[in-house]
Amino acid sequence: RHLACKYLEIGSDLPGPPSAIAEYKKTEHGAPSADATTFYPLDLTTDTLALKKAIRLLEGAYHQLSSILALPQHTVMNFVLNYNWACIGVALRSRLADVLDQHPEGPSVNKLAEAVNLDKAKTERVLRVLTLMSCFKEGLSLKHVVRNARSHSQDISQFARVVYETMIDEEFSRSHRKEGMKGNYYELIKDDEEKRDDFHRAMLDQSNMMGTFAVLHHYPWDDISSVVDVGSGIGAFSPPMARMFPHLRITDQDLPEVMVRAQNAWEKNAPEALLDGRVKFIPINFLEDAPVLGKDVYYLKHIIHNWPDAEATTFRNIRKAVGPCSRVLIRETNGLSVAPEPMLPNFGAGSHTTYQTDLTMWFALNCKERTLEELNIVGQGCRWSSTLL
Ligand SMILES: C[S@@+](CC[C@H](N)C(=O)[O-])C[C@H]1O[C@@H](n2cnc3c(N)ncnc32)[C@H](O)[C@@H]1O
Repeated sequence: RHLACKYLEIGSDLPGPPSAIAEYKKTEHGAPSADATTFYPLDLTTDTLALKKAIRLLEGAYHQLSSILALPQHTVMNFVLNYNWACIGVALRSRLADVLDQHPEGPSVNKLAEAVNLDKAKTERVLRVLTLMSCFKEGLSLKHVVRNARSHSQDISQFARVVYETMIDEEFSRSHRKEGMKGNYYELIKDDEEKRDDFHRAMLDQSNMMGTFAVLHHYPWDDISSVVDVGSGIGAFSPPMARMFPHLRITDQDLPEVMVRAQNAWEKNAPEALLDGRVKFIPINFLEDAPVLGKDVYYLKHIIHNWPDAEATTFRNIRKAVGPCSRVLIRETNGLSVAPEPMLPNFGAGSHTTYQTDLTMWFALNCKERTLEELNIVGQGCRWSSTLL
């Protein structure tokens, strides 16, 4: 209790978003608001780093405390008895959330099951689990369903199911990747327009969740004039940057098909930057070509983790583009800080997303999230000199 209070105090100091305690008092059932936008700022450029740190401490602390009190079997069974992904899969595939959205008053389970053509008793069981985990609130729907929950529950779980086989049998690993799963996740979604659309939109959804915009507050953008977003996707990072720093000339670079999607997304999300001509979209295959030449910053967000060490050295192409004062900024999913006593040094369950994302990269692409040292090795292979910020 003492730890929890301490950490909630940290939450209450946060600038911008309402404090955890104040938010908690507002809720009727002591459960968090089902609508994520009431807690998270609508303005995506707000620095959510402090909030993310408070959540990491809370999640780490409550898991650590309960595992001290509980029998070890209890902890292990909690870990294994986890079909949340399957339940989310049911909600997504049956479009339950869409029906809930059309009935803000909250339909009965019977009405809901009828609307999505599913068995009532079974629907109730699935919803019970999702409500327990705060994915749905009784009577309300979760508006902000993270799109890549679908890819995890439907596609990446296929790879995860056979992870042991791939670890004990190299031949299985190869044939599984070659035939059963069409190689890797990107190959799996290659010919599926809906899944590719989901993937790129999921990158947008994830950005705020992962504290991506913190760098907008912690790098001296005022001192530079040009940025290349290498592997930009449809614009998970650069539109908020364009809004916050109107002096920056931004170049988004990604595969040709993605650039078309990116222009459509910018038209919707940041049309003013397009009108000013501050943003350029230049297709690239970065495995073969260098990005545009001589810009101040080359920003790579969640790019290197898609490539095994041997292939990551292709990023040495960036070396051909940089000028004498250029910087390469890399954003990946890894935690560099050490938790305070008495927590586990790696924040325990507070680092859930980091370590699970590492497994996602393994299962889906045979790659990994790298530690700082491992990133430095990639950097050396690319002949970058590195400085930790
Ligand atoms: C994990 S996403 C990250 C997107 C974006 N940076 C973000 O953080 O939201 C990886 C991106 O790399 C792009 N990509 C993959 N292979 C590429 C290649 N050979 N050349 C250019 N872009 C590529 C993909 O299209 C995708 O948008």
